[in-house]
Amino acid sequence: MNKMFGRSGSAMATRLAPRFLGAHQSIIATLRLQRLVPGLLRNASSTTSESAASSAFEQEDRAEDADIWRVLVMEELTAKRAARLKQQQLQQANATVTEQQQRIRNFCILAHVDHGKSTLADRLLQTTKAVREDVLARQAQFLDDMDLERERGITIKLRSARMNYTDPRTGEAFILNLIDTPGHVDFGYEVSRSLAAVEGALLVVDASQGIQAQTLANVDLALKNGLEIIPVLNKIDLPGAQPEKVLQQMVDVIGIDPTLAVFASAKQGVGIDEILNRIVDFVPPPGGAETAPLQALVFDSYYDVYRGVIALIRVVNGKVRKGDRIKMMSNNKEYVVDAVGLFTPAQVEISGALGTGEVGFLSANVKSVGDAAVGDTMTTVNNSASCALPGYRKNKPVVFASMFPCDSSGDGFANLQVALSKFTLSDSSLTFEPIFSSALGNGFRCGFNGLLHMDIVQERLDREFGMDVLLSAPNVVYRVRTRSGDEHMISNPSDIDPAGIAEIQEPMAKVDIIAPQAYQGALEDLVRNRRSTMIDLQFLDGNRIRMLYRMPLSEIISDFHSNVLARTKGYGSMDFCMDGYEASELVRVDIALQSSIIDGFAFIEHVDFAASRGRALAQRLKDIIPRHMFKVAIQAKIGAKVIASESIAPFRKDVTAKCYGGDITRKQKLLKKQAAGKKRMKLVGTVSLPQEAFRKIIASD
Ligand SMILES: Nc1nc2c(ncn2[C@@H]2O[C@H](COP(=O)(O)OP(=O)(O)OP(=O)(O)O)[C@@H](O)[C@H]2O)c(=O)[nH]1
Repeated sequence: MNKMFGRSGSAMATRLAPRFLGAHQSIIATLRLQRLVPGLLRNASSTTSESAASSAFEQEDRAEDADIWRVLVMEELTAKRAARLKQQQLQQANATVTEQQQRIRNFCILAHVDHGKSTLADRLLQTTKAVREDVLARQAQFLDDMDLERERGITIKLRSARMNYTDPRTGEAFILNLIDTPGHVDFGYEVSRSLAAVEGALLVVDASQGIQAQTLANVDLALKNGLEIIPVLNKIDLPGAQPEKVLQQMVDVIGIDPTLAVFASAKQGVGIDEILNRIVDFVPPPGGAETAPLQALVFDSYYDVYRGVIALIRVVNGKVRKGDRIKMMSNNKEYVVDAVGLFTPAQVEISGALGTGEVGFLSANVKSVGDAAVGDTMTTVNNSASCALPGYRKNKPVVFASMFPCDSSGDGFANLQVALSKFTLSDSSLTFEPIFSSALGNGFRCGFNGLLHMDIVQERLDREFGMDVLLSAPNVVYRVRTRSGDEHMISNPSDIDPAGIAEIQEPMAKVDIIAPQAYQGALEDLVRNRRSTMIDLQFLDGNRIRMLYRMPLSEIISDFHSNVLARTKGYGSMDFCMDGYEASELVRVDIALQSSIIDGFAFIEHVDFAASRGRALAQRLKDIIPRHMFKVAIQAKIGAKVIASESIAPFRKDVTAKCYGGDITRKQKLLKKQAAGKKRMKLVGTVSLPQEAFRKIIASD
């Protein structure tokens, strides 16, 4: 009876599938029907089931029927899409696409932070034997090779890797070019760069967490770039994983095509073959004409001490090889190519050409990364392309802070300048220009993508260049209209002269928060104090909500993200995008130490919150600034008006007091320890300030 029932269920599904397929494109119904079919089967079974003892079998059958049904529908939809795509590919092939191009698939991996991109990349490298298993066993998250990436478990720089893959179904050989991308909101710039170089994206979603704010942002970017999206429901090995439910969410919220979805566990290697098959079947091969003049898109570049700038390129038309004379289309500077090659993922030089559709690297003795700028087009000097490829979003820093060397000797500033110049060779999203602060001396005004980026830059300067630097409180860029009618963009609060100003406008942002509904109250409480306006509230499923707000960017760059995480016990996620400028009643709050204003401490605040924030900050500084041998006076001021006043009593800390007797080595050890503690301290006038003091300026809670 069981078998009979199973077959009848399958037959019904087969009958239903074409009707359903003809009726709509969306997969929402696929999943709804998936739920409906077992129900239909259940009714049918009630007339035939004779005893309670058979119910266990029936349940098993129902599950089996639902599975068979799903497989049938999914297979049919998938096959239809594959056929359609083949057709398109054949048409393309008849036009310009070469046989070689037909075998290339360029794709990237998109995901919210920690959903498993790098782990999935490892599995793909392993399955395609691009990296030996023992190497991966020693070095998990192979593409995250920067020390900081490993320590923090995050991807900072994008990586590229080429894999050779033979489709086991057909025996056909393919070249798969993978670009791994960072997941954190601060590194969105890197994501946008990689999207311009590929045709498809694996959208990785943690099946135990579901869609997060950045999943939505990534999908948006991928759709704008016309990429084929393959959803990967990862971490299905976790006990809390609900891949079917998350897939339904993706259908409802994103309108994703679930026929392409793969249930996977990157950690355990489940679903990897299926993912590779999906890439081969659904990511379109690159277009472009090999006979056309060279057009190569620079999607990343970095500085190599031996070879100069290495440009990561995607050849869109034509081909390029060693010895070719090329020029950058933005500035017409000419170079001779001294090497082209592939990332296997090791950087391997090739003797032949990088052909149309290929992803690889090129070096041409370019001295500065600015001359091979991201987004630029390379072409050959003879037979040049008539126009450059459409550029993509140029990175614009959203957060600014002043950076000062802790070493206040003359060398400190010069060394920092050299370090920053070298640093930007590998991270062109950092901007810097020299400034002078009356309190903190010579330094640089730096632009970052966000607070995490700022943190990473500070840490890398320390590790890679031995630069101990102090950063002022970060702030956004204000648009200021003067009484004489001029407009200026001001990124340093100290440059705002209240006397001559008619209006200050601040950058606004749209914020997207996704969290379990249980935390709605806590989140509303958080945004209430941030001058926000609610745009929308959506219920994603039984227990998750999506909240959309508009608020000043300055309220987000501070500690907003960490507060969202804290108030949702880590279950919430957020993303934001810029949303123009808006006039606001803003004032500058100054902080004075020993009656001297410290320009690195100045911040811009709405008039309603300025006094309370100034007071809170003075109080916090009192707790952070170490005691000195003299009394330290702290004041918060708006213009000439003092709004808060605190003082730190004098104190002399003799750490060696306990070392009576003659133990000189112990005494030396303690003094060394104390000196290390003074690292990242800046002497301002006569007061030593720790980095922590500057950080506290941005915390609003
Ligand atoms: N249980 C389980 N854990 C996984 C799986 N895939 C990844 N992880 C774990 O999830 C964590 C994050 O994985 P990563 O691969 O670093 O995530 P990512 O998306 O690359 O993170 P970023 O580089 O920060 O954007 C790691 O601890 C992985 O071991 C999986 O399939 N199952």
